[in-house]
Amino acid sequence: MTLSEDTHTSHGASRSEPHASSTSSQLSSAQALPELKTRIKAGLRTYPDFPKKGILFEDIFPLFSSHSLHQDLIRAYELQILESFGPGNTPDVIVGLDARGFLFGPTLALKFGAGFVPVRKEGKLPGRLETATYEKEYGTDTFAIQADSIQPGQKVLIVDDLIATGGSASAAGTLVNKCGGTLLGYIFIIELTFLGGRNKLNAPVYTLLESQSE
Ligand SMILES: O=P(O)(O)OC[C@H]1O[C@H](OP(=O)(O)OP(=O)(O)O)[C@H](O)[C@@H]1O
Ligand SMILES: Nc1ncnc2[nH]cnc12
Repeated sequence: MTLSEDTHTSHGASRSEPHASSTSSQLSSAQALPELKTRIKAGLRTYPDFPKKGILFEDIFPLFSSHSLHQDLIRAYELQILESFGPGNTPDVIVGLDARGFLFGPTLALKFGAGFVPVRKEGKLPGRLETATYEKEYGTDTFAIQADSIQPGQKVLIVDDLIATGGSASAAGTLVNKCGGTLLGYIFIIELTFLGGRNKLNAPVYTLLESQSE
């Protein structure tokens, strides 16, 4: 067993019980979202001092190793997007951030009849690019987007798993603007509220869960 396996903590309830996602899909959004969020929160794991000392790492992968939690996550995102932007104002394009935004961005694009566009780490995309360098909670990176992947005026929603300092999301917003997209907003699973990352963003921010603790 590795040190991180040994020291991990779960956010709450048992992770092994199967969930009845179909029950939630029959409920209205107002009823279903809190129930979905509770299950998602219980499915997350935290690891102290990863990838660096002092960082409490929020691991979202248990949400994908369970079929029912994966369904819950996609349904929660769907309901949150509809509630936040309204059924008449859904995105034309979902932009997902490298790498964890790629896990659910394409699925959400299919749900909303939208396109999916990746924002990738530097050196991975061919063609004419827009780029932006940024700082995040545990390092510095450069993001790139293919310059012609968004048409001017298209409504864009940026999706990622987590907002910490907001550096990654802010850089992605800059890239969408450089391409001429209209940024509807951002949506995340978790917000590390103590870092105040949403204050860096110039469009509405929605999150399924908040983590207050440092
Ligand atoms: O708000 P910030 O301080 O910018 O941090 C948030 C970003 O950090 C993580 O990605 P990471 O760059 O670690 O890449 P990964 O998805 O490849 O693990 C996370 O998935 C966000 O994209
Ligand atoms: N604390 C954290 N946990 C998981 N991903 C992160 N990305 C930036 N900060 C993070």
